[in-house]
Amino acid sequence: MAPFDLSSPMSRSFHARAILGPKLHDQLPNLKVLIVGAGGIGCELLKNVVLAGFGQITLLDLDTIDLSNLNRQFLFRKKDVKQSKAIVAARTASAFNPNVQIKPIHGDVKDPQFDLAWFKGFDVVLNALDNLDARRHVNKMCMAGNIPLVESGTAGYLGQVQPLLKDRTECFDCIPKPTPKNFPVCTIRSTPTQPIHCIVWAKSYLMPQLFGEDEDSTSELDEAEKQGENAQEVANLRREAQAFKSVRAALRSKDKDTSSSAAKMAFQKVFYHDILNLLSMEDMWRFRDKPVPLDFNLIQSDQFILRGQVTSAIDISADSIPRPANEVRGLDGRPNGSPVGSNGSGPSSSTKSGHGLKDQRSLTLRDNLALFALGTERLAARLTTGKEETILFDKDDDDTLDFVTAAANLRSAAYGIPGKSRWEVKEMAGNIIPAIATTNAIISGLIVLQALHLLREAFDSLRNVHAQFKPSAPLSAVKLSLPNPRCGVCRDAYAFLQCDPSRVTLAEVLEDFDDNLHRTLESLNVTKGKFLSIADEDGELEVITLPSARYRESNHPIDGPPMILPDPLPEPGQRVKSITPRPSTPPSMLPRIQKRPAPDGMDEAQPAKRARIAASSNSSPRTSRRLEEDGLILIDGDESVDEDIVVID
Ligand SMILES: Nc1ncnc2c1ncn2[C@@H]1O[C@H](COP(=O)(O)OP(=O)(O)OP(=O)(O)O)[C@@H](O)[C@H]1O
Ligand SMILES: [Zn+2]
Repeated sequence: MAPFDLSSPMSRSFHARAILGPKLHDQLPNLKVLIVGAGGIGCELLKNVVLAGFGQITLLDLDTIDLSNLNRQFLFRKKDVKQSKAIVAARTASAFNPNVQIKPIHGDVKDPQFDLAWFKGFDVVLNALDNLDARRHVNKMCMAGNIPLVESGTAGYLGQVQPLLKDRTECFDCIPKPTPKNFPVCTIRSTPTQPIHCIVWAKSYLMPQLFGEDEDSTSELDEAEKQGENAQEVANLRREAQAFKSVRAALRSKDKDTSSSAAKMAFQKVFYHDILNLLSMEDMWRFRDKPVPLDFNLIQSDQFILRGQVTSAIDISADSIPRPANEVRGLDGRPNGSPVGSNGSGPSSSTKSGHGLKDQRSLTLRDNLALFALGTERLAARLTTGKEETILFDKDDDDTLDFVTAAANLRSAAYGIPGKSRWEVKEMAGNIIPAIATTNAIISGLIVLQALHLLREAFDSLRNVHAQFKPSAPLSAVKLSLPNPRCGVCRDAYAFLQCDPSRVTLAEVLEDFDDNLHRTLESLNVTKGKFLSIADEDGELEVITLPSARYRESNHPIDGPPMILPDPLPEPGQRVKSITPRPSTPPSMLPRIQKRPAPDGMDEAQPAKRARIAASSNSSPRTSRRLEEDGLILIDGDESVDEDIVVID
């Protein structure tokens, strides 16, 4: 029998056909599937989708291949490093099945070109993403377009697959998510007690202050003051922030003498003067151990004495740092992998790029000083050569990792907190949970299963599936729940609004609104790919959300009417007032698939009677948060448009 005879056991699709049944199997070559993300899950998933027989696959990823991806992203080889993930993955996987077409796109799924009309071109969307923002965006697009979506995520041994379909299941945004753990400003900025506090300080405060955009931290400190943090301390932090200006200038100076002393200047500011300054606030140290200002020259010449020990004897890995008697603080409960026993021979071996044991050695105080100077110089050189205007922490950027490691360890030393190896800092600062290829493979198989249920409309078979660290029950499958009636994403009615946003005014869209609403949609930021949400006066009806799109230029004359309203206009349903949703999924343990809180009803605590319109780019977390937390924002007269949400009274 010829191999292309589908009934032949020799045929490549014989088994798939037997499992899926001829009806579904015959559909697959014509189905259009979008895979978003070509990372750990995405590579496995693409392979599965190709082998299952899907014929038209679009693969989208914004990133390029990193060396550290190769251990699990098996469609990539070393020669592919720095190339587009989507393009390389598509090329590799095409060879698995000559009958499929894989279209790679190197781009951000949030780009406006991928608007609702584009999404509507797919029969099913499979997410293989690693961040909430992009997940929410795809969720909203799929809800707006009524496109079946399978969401997924893994974290170490844990994994989750969630099929989503408008009106049938919860959407990704139906269920509240636990608030992420964060630290009070003053703990990070003045009174750290754990290695993680120093790492967060180095990564999220010092690094942006020196190498990030020149922005003041006033609002952060205002907020801290509002939260009731010590006013004197906050005032001190304001002064400290002010003093960064000259260090920033030196780091960017083209003058050789200034730039060569910039690292030392930065050191002296943050590890000497700022600490002295803090010590002058005596009240602060009544019940705490005082930090010790660090002396650049003395550390460099091995003469610095820290809590009774000279520099060369100080190995600042966990527990080896001299600390006040009877003190048990400082350990963060994590196992410390740093082998003790560095000889203070400078940072040369530990600053080399790459991974492995070198990264795991502990560093002496002098090592850290040298690493700090080196990291700072390298980063400053990147700024002065004009290659980059700002540099932010990236765990895969060796210069930033060196800088953060050294800065965190120096601060730890000053505060009597154990230090961490470069490896540990990478793990902690990058919030890395080691990715496990097997989990990705299991989850990717489950994604395809759920996608097939969605495609053959076997809704009773749909399940939320969790891979869990439980040998007796490695997988748990939970039936799906109905949408949260108060969800601000999937309970909205959506209708397609074709228009020229530079010409259409809100008043034209909503005839019965006040006549001061003659702003164009464009000026309200409702452009292609954005959404216009309309809520009724009393909040009794569901919100109507209009995803806006430009005309197809070819078929619409420039002087034609500036918009074509959808016909028929959608009917908003009655808004349901019950509050508690019943989650179908247990609160997820996966940080990658956490959910945002369900939006608070717009029908509560609103000022009397008014109609509201929210124009929003559908995706930014800020948008969602603002919509949820603030309800809808009012704008009257000339009030400027706040980023991407506007609400009109
Ligand atoms: N907005 C987006 N548009 C397109 N692709 C995205 C977007 N956000 C994330 N991705 C892609 O999703 C993929 C997620 O894969 P994964 O979690 O394996 O991440 P990774 O960056 O490859 O690995 P790691 O984070 O573990 O180093 C990445 O390839 C990433 O580029
Ligand atoms: Zn929802």
